[in-house]
Amino acid sequence: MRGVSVSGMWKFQPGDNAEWALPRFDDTSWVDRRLPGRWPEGGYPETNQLAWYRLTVKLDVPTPQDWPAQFQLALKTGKVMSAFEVYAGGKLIGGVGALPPLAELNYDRVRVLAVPSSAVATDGTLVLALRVWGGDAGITDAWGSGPYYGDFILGNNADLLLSTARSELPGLLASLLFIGFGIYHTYLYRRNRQFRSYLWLGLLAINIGIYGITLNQWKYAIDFSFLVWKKIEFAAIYIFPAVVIQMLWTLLDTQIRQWLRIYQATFVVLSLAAILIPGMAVLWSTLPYFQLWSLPLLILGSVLLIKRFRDGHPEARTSILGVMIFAMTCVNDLLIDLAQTDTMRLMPFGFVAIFAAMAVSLANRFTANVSRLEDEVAERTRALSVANKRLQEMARIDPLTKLLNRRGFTEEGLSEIQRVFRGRREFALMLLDIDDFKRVNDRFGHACGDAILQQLAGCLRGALREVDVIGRWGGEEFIILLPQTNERGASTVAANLRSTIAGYGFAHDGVSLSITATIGVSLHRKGESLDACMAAADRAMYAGKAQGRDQVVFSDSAAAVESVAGAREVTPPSGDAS
Ligand SMILES: Nc1nc2c(ncn2[C@@H]2O[C@H](COP(=O)(O)OP(=O)(O)OP(=O)(O)O)[C@@H](O)[C@H]2O)c(=O)[nH]1
Repeated sequence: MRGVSVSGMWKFQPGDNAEWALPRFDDTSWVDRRLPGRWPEGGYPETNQLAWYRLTVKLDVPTPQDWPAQFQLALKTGKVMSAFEVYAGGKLIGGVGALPPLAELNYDRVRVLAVPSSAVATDGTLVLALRVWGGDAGITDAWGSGPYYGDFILGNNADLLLSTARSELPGLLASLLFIGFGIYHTYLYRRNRQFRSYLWLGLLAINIGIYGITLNQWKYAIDFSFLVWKKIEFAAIYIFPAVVIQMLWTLLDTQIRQWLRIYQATFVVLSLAAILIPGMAVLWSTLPYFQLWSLPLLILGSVLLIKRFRDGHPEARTSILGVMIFAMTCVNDLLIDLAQTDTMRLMPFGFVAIFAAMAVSLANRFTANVSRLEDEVAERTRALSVANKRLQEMARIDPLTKLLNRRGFTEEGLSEIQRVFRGRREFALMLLDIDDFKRVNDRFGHACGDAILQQLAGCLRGALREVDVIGRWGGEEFIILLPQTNERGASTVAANLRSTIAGYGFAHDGVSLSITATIGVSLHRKGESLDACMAAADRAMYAGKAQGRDQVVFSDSAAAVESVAGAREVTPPSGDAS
């Protein structure tokens, strides 16, 4: 048995009389009243008054004896604004809230109440009656009281309970999903503080989730009083615009001006007031004003969105759709409360629309951010590898002369030795040291010394072949590797170098100078290491210094094979103002 609907024409009578619950009472003179319904003229209990609704039903299955095994008849009520009692066959079978003298407001609750078999007459007739309290002026003025929403169904108790629980399940799951999604996004923000929009989207989702739970019948599984649930519901609605402002303005990269901050703060205050001010009066007395007060946000949000959309802001397009849907649901719900139209409340769908739009916008932003980051990383990697190469170069080059430094030369020298070893070729090594360079520095200054070193580097480069490797070994000492050069060749090159340097016109700051250099030459022997070859050249160079400078000395003989006649005293270097 799926249950039969008992929505439809009931009989209505203001006032209160215990007799009205009884099946035998004649209600033909009562007013017809469609249940459930909202705000019909004269169809609901007055402020602080009681009123009754009655319905006589003829059941399909005539007597309890004919009911199937384990069949327990029950009535599922829709939502009734204000507290009420339900009678079946003249017996009280339950209700919601407390009626006077303990009058207590209680609505938005669906109940499944068991109907005892004794309530059904032998001919299958069942008389149902609702005794409803009108509540105080706040509720009757703002909302009206009485049955207003949902189904009124008679059927199997277990089936009705199950179908009620089941029909409320999607809403519950959606709400929990929103809360979970929201918590996850606030957690994402905690992990990466750059993504501020995640925080606000997360809070927006939690906000919507909490609101969703307050609308769901499953909330009664938690034993909060009706008042507490109502306060949570209103606090969630009232804070919503404040969170939307934060989310939308952050998403559209727009600064929140001071006046907007104040406007935003009013919603926070309203939300706090809903929770902190005792009683319910603050809730229904502020709701219409809240709805009106939210309208500027719709206009402001729309203007901002259109502006950003025109600027080509990527997130504006997606957000615009959500806000438009939300705006339409707001207008719909406003009409329900102000003009008392009998349409469905759509705000929950509006919440979902705005949230979905923001989530899509954020996903777009995230994707754009990731690809931008990837481009940035690629660009930086490129720059880094260029810098790295330069750094490696710099570590091999002497900054003053731009020749290879000791490290660079050693590396080149080693690879040259390997080449020579493979090709069985010979090479020569020369160590060239400027004579009496200290005196150049002492007399003409360090800057002049530096200039001489630079010019000598140029001079060497000009005098040698492309394949010859030149390095600055340190201080005023230069090293030269001559590939594929035998003793004869080395002798010619060294003699040529010595005379070129001696005749070279060095100049600095208007002063021309001449200098000489002593060159030690070593011919690489098969199997010899670079170090050994250099040590031999070094010894030869020192021998040349000892023999009076300005000469070439070969390591083999350690004797001058070529020297300037008379080995003149080259010190001091001559310097003339030019
Ligand atoms: N201006 C300048 N001077 C340098 C640089 N490196 C080394 N020197 C100078 O070169 C001079 C080398 O002096 P010494 O080692 O006494 O050799 P020297 O005066 O050339 O004498 P001999 O080699 O014996 O002919 C020192 O005065 C160092 O300060 C440099 O990069 N720039």
